[in-house]
Amino acid sequence: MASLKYMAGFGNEFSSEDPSCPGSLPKGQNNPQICPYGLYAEQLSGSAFTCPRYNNKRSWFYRIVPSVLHKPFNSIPQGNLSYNWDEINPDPNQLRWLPFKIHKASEKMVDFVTGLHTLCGAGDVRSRNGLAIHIYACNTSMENKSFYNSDGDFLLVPQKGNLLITTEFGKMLVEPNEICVIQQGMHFSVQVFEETRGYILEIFASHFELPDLGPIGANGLANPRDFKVPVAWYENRKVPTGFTVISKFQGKLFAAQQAFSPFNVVAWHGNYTPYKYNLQDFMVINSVSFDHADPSIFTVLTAKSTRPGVAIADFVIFPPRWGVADNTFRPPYYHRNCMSEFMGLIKGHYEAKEEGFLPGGGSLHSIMTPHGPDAECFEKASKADLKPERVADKTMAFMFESSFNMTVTKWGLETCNCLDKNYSKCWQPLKNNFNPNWKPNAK
Ligand SMILES: O=C(O)Cc1cc(O)ccc1O
Ligand SMILES: [Fe+2]
Repeated sequence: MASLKYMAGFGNEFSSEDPSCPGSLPKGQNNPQICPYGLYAEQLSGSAFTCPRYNNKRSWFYRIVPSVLHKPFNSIPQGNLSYNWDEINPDPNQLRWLPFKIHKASEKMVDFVTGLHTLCGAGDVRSRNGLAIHIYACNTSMENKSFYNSDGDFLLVPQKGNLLITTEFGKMLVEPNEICVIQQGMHFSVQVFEETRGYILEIFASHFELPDLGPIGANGLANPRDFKVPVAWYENRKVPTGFTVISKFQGKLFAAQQAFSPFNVVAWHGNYTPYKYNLQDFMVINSVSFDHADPSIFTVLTAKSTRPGVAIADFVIFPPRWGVADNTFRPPYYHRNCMSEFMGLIKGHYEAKEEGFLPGGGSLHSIMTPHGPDAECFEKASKADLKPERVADKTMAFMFESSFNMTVTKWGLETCNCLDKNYSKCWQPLKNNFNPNWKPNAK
């Protein structure tokens, strides 16, 4: 793949012209009476017109024909995509999934859209508050087909296989260990090269932001300059057989036909864009004295709710780092949380569960459901020689942490057929080590 160009920065005011059409971006105004090259101007709003400046988001497209030039939308089947949280009873148990299955192309051709499976979620796409977690598993590229989400933003976490994503803003190649965000309303089409799988965090209310750094200072965690935004790229391609534009609207899929490619934006400017980020660029901060810090120190992106400090969802990673804390049980502590924790594994092993939690699988520890290291991890870490050591080398686990109380879909509990029925057994060997005769200075 010839290397693609990107612009750097998080939420900047970007401008980009396809190099074949210099001057295609109108100078000094958004709506000239006639746009350069005979293009149409079109605004994509990502926030209410009246939002305060710090979170007002919009971009301007200069495109060959406007998006409105399509035939009417009709309802289409939506496979395992669901926003019905009452399909099945809620389940407070600790849940773990073996790697989610991907069809072989020889069995069944599945593209990114037909390969969307909703695992869990909460809230409502109509009142626009909440989230959904989906698994994508596909083996075929979207041909003459694009998708946009009217309901919210997608954060994509590829686990297997590269995604070449064509968007109205240009192209992005997103590889496992990178993530990308495609925000509400942005048309995109996904090309894949093998059996491909990953995780999606969808939020309905707000957009993702970088977390505040507080006393950390001006630098660290995910630095704004490491976010990459595509450069303008267009095709003036007629599709007489019909190009299918799919909209996810109120949780349902609709398709409209048009006679041309929607990737017809010659130039654009604005601060409402898709973007990608390489998780290797994360600057890790952690305890260098004692005790296990809360995982919020590993937050890459946050989608804030209106309650101060409470996220609709945080995207948190557990990246390779040094463990140096003295006199400390270094793995995660046992805990019960007022937030829901969905975890996935991109590669390697997760420190609290060396066995059983596999790349491409997942786990859900719901609100107030107790969890923590498995018995094997407890035994090992309680006796470990506390030398400085690499933690999570060649590993990347992540967590979608949410203040919403999510329910699992029928697909997640039954149809996917990869729920690990033995998960809770990993804690059963935990022993009662209580010694009532213990003395403070005894060895
Ligand atoms: O449950 C988990 O494995 C995630 C997690 C990790 C950690 O280091 C502290 C708290 C927490 O929920
Ligand atoms: Fe946890």
